[in-house]
Amino acid sequence: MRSLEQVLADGIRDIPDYPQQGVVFKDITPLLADHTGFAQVVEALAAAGTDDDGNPVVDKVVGIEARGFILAAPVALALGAGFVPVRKKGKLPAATYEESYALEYGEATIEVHQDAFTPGDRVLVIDDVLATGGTVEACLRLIRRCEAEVAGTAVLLELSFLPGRKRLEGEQLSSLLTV
Ligand SMILES: O=P(O)(O)OC[C@H]1O[C@H](OP(=O)(O)OP(=O)(O)O)[C@H](O)[C@@H]1O
Ligand SMILES: Nc1ncnc2[nH]cnc12
Repeated sequence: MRSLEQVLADGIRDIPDYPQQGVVFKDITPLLADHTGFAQVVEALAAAGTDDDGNPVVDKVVGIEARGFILAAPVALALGAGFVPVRKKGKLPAATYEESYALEYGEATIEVHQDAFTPGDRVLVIDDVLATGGTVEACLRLIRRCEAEVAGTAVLLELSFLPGRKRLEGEQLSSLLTV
């Protein structure tokens, strides 16, 4: 079996100047197409939702649209937890809470259904990339507005030249790879 480091090195590629000049886009599609690598990554992300003995300790796993969905849904199944989608504005059909934020390349608003959690639910947030941290920060605000408890956040890739980790100081944050 390849190491996780090797899987990540093989599966994440740089696309310069996408979606705009000066941004180096981290493309995870090669990783997703690698069946065994994808499985290793899901297992590694799911570890953020377990205790020291490997037992699951979360009730819900949140995935952030769109790339976060791809990773969070299998993590939820691996942990025996429910999956909750946090979506871009205008996509969820029932009553929502919404939060706006800035990204490396623009602005966005995300929403969650107001009844997505049972108060006190322990929630693990999963996303692909942590850049400025705006997306995850907004997502944590949504979860807390629902009176659920943030158990932690796990991302595939953290961009250390951007202030994501600093912005999430005090939060439980794990990343499989930091560049
Ligand atoms: O830390 P931040 O600066 O907030 O950036 C990270 C976010 O940016 C990307 O999402 P994007 O909105 O581009 O959407 P996508 O998943 O739909 O491609 C990525 O999937 C993260 O959610
Ligand atoms: N450089 C980047 N590559 C991929 N996803 C991102 N989300 C925010 N910044 C990103």
